[in-house]
Amino acid sequence: MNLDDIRNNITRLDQELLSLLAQRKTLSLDVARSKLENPRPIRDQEREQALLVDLVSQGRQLGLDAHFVTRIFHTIIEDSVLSQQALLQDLLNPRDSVPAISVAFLGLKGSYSNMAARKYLSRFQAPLIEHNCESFQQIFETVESGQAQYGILPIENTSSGAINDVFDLMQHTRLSIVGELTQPIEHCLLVATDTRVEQIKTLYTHSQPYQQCSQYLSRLADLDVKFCAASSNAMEQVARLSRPDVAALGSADGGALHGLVPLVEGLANQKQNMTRFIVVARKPIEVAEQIPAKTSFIMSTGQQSGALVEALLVLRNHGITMTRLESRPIIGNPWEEMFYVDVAANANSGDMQSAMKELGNITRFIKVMGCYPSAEVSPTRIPARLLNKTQTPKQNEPVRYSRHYKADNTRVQVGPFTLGGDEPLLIAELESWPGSQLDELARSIKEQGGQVLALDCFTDVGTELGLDRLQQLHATAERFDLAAMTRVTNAEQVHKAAEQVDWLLLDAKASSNDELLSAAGRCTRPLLLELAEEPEHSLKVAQHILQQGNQQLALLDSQALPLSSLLELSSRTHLPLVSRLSGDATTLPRLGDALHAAGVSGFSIAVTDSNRTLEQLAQSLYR
Ligand SMILES: C=C(O[C@@H]1C=C(C(=O)O)C=C[C@H]1O)C(=O)O
Repeated sequence: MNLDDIRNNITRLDQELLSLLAQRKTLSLDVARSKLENPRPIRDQEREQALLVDLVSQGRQLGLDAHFVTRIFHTIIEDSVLSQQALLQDLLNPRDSVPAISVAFLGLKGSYSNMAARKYLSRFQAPLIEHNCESFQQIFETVESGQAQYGILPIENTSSGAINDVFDLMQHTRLSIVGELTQPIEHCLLVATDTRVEQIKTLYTHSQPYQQCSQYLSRLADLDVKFCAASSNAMEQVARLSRPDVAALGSADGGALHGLVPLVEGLANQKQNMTRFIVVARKPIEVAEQIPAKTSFIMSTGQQSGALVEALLVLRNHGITMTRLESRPIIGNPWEEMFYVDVAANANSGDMQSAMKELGNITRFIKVMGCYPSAEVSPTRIPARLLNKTQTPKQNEPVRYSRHYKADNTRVQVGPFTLGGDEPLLIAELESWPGSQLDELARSIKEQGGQVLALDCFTDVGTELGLDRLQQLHATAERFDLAAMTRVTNAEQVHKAAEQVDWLLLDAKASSNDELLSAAGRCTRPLLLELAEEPEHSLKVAQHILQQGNQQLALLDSQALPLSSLLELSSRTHLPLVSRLSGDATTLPRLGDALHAAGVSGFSIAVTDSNRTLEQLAQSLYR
């Protein structure tokens, strides 16, 4: 077959794929109708999981890898769920039959708001009338006066945070929130003609994308920057000039509307750059019970102590999850705040109705801004235990932790320090979050001879605070030239911690969490696995981790195993051993010496602001 023939075959297959996808979508809408007749939730993650497990297994037999298959089907299922939800919403909220949909947004053709408007309204499959607005205020006015049916407003951005002006305008509007969507912000260098980056001499841009891409732009020499009122103006200008020495910053899709093409993509300093938009309209909508809803409301509570807490407790008592809380000053009432609350609940549900009634009694002001379908369709994950079942078992898989597999001791590189080398490694554990004392303690640990600072960032706190602590731990460890370690108890924590700390601790309970072990086994940071009561069991866990790829694994004895057990362990495995020591300043150093002689390569010890046991241990070990 020559190239043309092969390409013709590919084209034919792609057409078949498209027609199959369209058929699948039709069936999925039939499913939605049947769910309406026999009411049940649109989303059925058990069914999705069963589908994915089968598809991954069949894909493997066809030579397609699991990641590829799941990624494609996550996208297909997301579209299927969103289409089903849109169908239900349309049936519940019939629209006036107008020939076109009108929408107001900030900026001109090609702005990020314009792209968000197009994406959101594409579901109605009707011609779009676009109202370009110069301010958020003008968007509200255009919808309030009936010139446009919908308004699209950015409300928060992952790098710059809440967009306060929009919150302030929401306080006074009669409009309702009827939808939300999240749009990735992907800045590109857009050009009108065939050119190279080195040829670009003038850049047209709005100041915000310019700041968000500062790192990339600082590498371009002698760039003449011309600031424009909006990205869309910048694009218009570059399209008009149509010269090889000018470029604009903006999205690839937006640029395409002006006939521009991206020369370089992904320019933002922060790679995960996303904006959440809300959609406002004159009439509120209802959300079908079968789909996940969000409700946004605003309230002010008065300034008596505990007033906000009391209000939030009402939500908790009704089992309502809050997804966002924002506060803004009330204009004209100094020091009073208006709270903006998003909850994952349908405003019509029994729980929400009673919660709002109770809140009405304890707040000074409360108003529902709207209830709308939640736009997030979180992908269904296949648990590792099922994923592994779909794998054809390998024959004679080597026992990776054993001395037969590897005779020499493994050396684990923890930041700048080595575990399993000649010198023992000293880990100082802080037992609770020390707050502002962190730097002081780190300084003392460093002085006493400690090398690793171990501190739980995630225990008993929410994700956001956990991430904040992680950053503080990272910064402090770096400042005092210590390595940092933290405990991880789920896969998400593994991903986050791997970005910030040098060593991840898996406690003995981790052995029952397949997803956690697989994530840890696939990450590239060293791991410390706490031995279970039965060390044999932990070796199986170690095998599972090593099979996933991560070979930087050490074992932690925190139950003071007898010397004989430790010796036996180190005769069976090349993985370095760490002992958690406790005791007083006189016995500790001797214990440390003995264990080191028996092959233990690291010690972990609890440090407080008053004890200096670490120093005594260090002096004895490094004598
Ligand atoms: C189509 C259905 O609805 C949803 C979409 C699915 C899909 O596209 O495969 C699967 C399960 C549901 O979350 C269904 O329930 O079968």
